Amino acid sequence: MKKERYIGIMSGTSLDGVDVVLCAIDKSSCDLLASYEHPFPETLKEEILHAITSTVTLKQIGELDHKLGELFAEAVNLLIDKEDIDRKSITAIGSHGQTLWHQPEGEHPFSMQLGDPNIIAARTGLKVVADFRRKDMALGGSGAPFAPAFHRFLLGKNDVPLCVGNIGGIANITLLGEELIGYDTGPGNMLMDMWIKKHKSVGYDKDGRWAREGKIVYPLLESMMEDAYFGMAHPKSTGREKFNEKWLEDALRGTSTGSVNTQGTVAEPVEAEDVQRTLLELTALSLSNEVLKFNPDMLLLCGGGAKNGFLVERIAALMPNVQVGVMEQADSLEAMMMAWLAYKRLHNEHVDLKEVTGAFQNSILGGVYL
Ligand SMILES: Nc1ncnc2c1ncn2[C@@H]1O[C@H](COP(=O)(O)OP(=O)(O)OP(=O)(O)O)[C@@H](O)[C@H]1O
Ligand SMILES: CC(=O)N[C@H]1[C@@H]2OC[C@@H](O2)[C@@H](O)[C@@H]1O[C@H](C)C(=O)O
Repeated sequence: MKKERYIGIMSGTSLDGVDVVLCAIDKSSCDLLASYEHPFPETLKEEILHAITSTVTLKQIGELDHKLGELFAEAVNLLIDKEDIDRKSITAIGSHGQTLWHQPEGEHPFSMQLGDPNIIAARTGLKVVADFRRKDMALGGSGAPFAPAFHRFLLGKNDVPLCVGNIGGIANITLLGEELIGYDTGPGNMLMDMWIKKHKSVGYDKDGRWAREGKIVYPLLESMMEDAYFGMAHPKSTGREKFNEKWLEDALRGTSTGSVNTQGTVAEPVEAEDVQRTLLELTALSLSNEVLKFNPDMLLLCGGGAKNGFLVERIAALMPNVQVGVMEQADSLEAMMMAWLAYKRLHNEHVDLKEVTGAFQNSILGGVYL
């Protein structure tokens, strides 16, 4: 059967850029044909961060939805122009939207992704599939992560236990064994990005160079690892509404005022690079703790964090018996997943996620915007 061409758009929790890909997809494969990363305007990033951490009006939310829709359409049109793609050759676009709030727990769970798909459809002239998470939540699921289903599609079932670790703003793992298991392990790059932005005015710590200059502040690490999220059983998913600047400030405050570690000694003053180093260790430790529960032979890393050599080094050091590698197309996988989810929707196929998200049944995900 001939492969169909889909565009996938992903704007993740890191807010570092909009990833757009063109893929050729059929029942058994998803090939990456082209990709483009569209810069995220700094002012829009600030507005989103403000909306997540402060009180916002309905007007501001509506305008953000509009602006993000425009941004996503612009990113798609630039990919199309850059690669000289014939629009008629594209079946549809799959768009994740920008997560503003993800609340899988409580009496009224919901997940909010903005970036009006109607605007994307109008400005690109293409069919758009969006709103993937809410059906899973309506069926009692956590609404995330979805990557495990795509990892299984790409890598299949495995005789030897294989684990995939996706380190974006938030980190999540997939265990590809007989059963499909996957969940968010906690912060990925998000806290490290936030801390270096505050102290060095750069977007991220390239290759973990700044973190390398610091030393681990164990009382801080221990107090952060005490967060209830790390002890929760899966299915579970999380986001910026939890692991944010306030969360880190609370932990720092506890460390400097409490100033006693588990050995009973008084904590030393905390330097900025020590905090960066500790945040890197938090990501490595919270991820490796979870991976080790499943005793896999191999861990394949993807997402932006897989490019942080020091982080990869620390993850490998924390699991000496697991072979640690980096996946092909590590940067584009989430956008490829959006293209694949659009393909699944238009073929009316269920996405098999209930083991991962805890939904009571698998379902067809996404709404279609013509
Ligand atoms: N060379 C590098 N060194 C260190 N960190 C890097 C490097 N390249 C990318 N990163 C990190 O990866 C992040 C982007 O990762 P990614 O694109 O996977 O995030 P995302 O799509 O927003 O995440 P999510 O999976 O949470 O939706 C950057 O913000 C940065 O922290
Ligand atoms: C609600 C939401 O947007 N979650 C994202 C985020 O980024 C990583 C992690 O947290 C994961 O749960 C999810 O994204 C990927 C694409 C997923 O669904 O697998």
